[in-house]
Amino acid sequence: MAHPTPPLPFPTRASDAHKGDFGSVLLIGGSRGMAGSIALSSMAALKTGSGLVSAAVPDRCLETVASFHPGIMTLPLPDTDDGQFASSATLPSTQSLNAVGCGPGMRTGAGSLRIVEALLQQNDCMRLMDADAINLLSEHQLLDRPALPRDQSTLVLTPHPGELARLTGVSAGDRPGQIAAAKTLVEKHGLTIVVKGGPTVVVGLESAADNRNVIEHVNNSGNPGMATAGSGDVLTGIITSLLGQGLSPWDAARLGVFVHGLAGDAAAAKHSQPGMTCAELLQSLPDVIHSL
Ligand SMILES: NC(=O)C1=CN([C@@H]2O[C@H](COP(=O)(O)OP(=O)(O)OC[C@H]3O[C@@H](n4cnc5c(N)ncnc54)[C@H](OP(=O)(O)O)[C@@H]3O)[C@@H](O)[C@H]2O)[C@@H](O)CC1
Ligand SMILES: Nc1ncnc2c1ncn2[C@@H]1O[C@H](COP(=O)(O)OP(=O)(O)O)[C@@H](O)[C@H]1O
Ligand SMILES: [Mg+2]
Repeated sequence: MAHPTPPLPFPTRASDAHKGDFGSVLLIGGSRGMAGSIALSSMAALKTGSGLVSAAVPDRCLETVASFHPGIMTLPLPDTDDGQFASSATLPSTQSLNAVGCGPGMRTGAGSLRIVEALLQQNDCMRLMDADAINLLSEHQLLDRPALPRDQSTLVLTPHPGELARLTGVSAGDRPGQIAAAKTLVEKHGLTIVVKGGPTVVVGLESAADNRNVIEHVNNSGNPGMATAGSGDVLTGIITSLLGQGLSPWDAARLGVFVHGLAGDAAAAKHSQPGMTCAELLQSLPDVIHSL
């Protein structure tokens, strides 16, 4: 069956390419009880072409996350007795990384806050913040701090309407108001925001340099079967992977939500909307990339 047109082509591979050409990405998150979230993001990054995928997780979640896929490398960070990042946890060096995705399942304790604060300073690295990383931006008003680097054009946020309501104060039910509030944030900080939903809308800047024209892109794939736990965690891995492969935040976000939605459509076609889960969404990724 013909599918909607992608906003841009999926990256292709030269015959002499090696894994270093496709990006080294780090996913940060998880906690005891929510180890699956960051494992989903990491597997989605692998399945959308990242050359190397590492997951930085609370120490006691390491075996769980590592056991989901042998291709995931794991990095243990100090944790608390209840299995979230301890206040002694620090952001791993981003020097050899092409992109970092942070937030799924992370919870919002002192260690998570420290990591998100440090990541906000790293504007020379492509970054994505989702879920609890966004909740920390909201809770501590991190985007309003004077120490925030002015240029955040390398940052992508992927809030669902509840997370965006916390960030902007505009209720989750007011979709036009939420998109308008997202545009204000984009204009102020130069970042890219993926306003999730049916349909997902990507809001960004026409040019990351001095042109501050805010633009939006409405995604044309996906279905309500994707309203299931973990489907946003998969999106985090896809967009982080594309950022790591050298796509701009605007392109990575638009292509990422398109591929994610297409995988959701393939999973629903095979398993039904109520019957599909994040696992089938993940499994559908290779086939839909093949079809592009
Ligand atoms: N397997 C795992 O480990 C998984 C771990 N996960 C991790 O769980 C953590 C909590 O994340 P979360 O998204 O589940 O909860 P939360 O941030 O409180 O948001 C819910 C609130 O927002 C509101 N809301 C309104 N509109 C909405 C909308 N369209 N979509 C969604 N919500 C909407 C909603 O309103 P209501 O439903 O009451 O109308 C409610 O008030 C986070 O770390 C995440 O990564 C998950 O990824 C699942 C798989
Ligand atoms: N009705 C819908 N139509 C299309 N996509 C949807 C719908 N509901 C949810 N989604 C998609 O599913 C994902 C849900 O993300 P999120 O709420 O963060 O999930 P989780 O945190 O459980 O992984 C988003 O990408 C969103 O766009
Ligand atoms: Mg989520």
